[in-house]
Amino acid sequence: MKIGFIGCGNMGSAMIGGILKNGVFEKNEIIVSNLTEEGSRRSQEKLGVVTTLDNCEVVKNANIVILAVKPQFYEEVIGEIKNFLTPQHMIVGIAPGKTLAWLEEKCEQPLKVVRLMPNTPAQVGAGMTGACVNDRVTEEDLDQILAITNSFGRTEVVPERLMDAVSAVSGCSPAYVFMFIEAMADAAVAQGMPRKQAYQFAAQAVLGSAKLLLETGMHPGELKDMVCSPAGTTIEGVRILEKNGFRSAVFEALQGAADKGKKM
Ligand SMILES: NC(=O)C1=CN([C@@H]2O[C@H](COP(=O)(O)OP(=O)(O)OC[C@H]3O[C@@H](n4cnc5c(N)ncnc54)[C@H](OP(=O)(O)O)[C@@H]3O)[C@@H](O)[C@H]2O)C=CC1
Ligand SMILES: O=C(O)[C@@H]1CCC=N1
Repeated sequence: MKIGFIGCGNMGSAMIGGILKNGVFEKNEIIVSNLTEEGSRRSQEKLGVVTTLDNCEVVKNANIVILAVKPQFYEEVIGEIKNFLTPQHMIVGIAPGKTLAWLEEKCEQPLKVVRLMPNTPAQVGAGMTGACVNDRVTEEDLDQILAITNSFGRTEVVPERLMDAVSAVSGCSPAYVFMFIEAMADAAVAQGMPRKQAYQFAAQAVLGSAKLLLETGMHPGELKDMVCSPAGTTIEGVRILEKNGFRSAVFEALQGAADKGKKM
């Protein structure tokens, strides 16, 4: 086995989905551990990878070990596995607030350490991942990490000081985007549109807007202005959003998420 996941819930399974789809690793090269038998069965049935309930088995069988448990379990899990870690291992944290230095300190030995902040759109190959590494990680190691993260979307290598910003702007933001889509769909339902259709319209509008911005490279303000006809319908909505503090609410939410990450 070449890559291991300790924990295989929402994020772990999304990452493995991309890795398998793009052939970065074969099923028999991936080992995952779950906490429960039910979780282990789910990983086996859904992904067809090698499964175990023993976290140490993951470390014994894989050089790249991704810690895909919730942040509050990081310390406990590292305590279990640290005696099986070697200088050949790359330990990969994906939790907010768990810094390269913290991970290395808890592992109690000099190690190759990677921090990733992926997001759930990885499930459909449209993820965005921020990555940073410590100085033991070689160019070749980083290429291997990027092959993994690029298999489920795009990746940017950033200085570690930006990881809390990454966490807010792409790790957490899918939740806020889904709230926005839900709210837009509710409004369309209020106007008489069937709910299922309302989700299609709202989601496709968000997808298309993101694609337009990424593909044209235009400023979001300019793209917004292209939609707003003088004395038209859109600018009326813009006025109401501004009156209700839309931008400020988004700003505060991301600031809060980033600040929370710094405290974790
Ligand atoms: N969800 C997201 O959008 C994002 C999450 N992250 C980070 O990813 C990490 C995982 O989050 P997420 O996938 O959402 O969480 P989930 O709750 O979906 O999955 C957690 C997984 O950890 C397993 N687990 C719990 N305790 C242990 C243990 N002691 N040993 C082995 N496995 C254990 C669970 O097993 P079982 O299946 O048996 O219950 C489960 O598979 C977190 O650190 C989070 O901050 C990062 C970016 C985005
Ligand atoms: O809510 C969280 O803490 C995790 C990290 C980014 C997305 N989910």
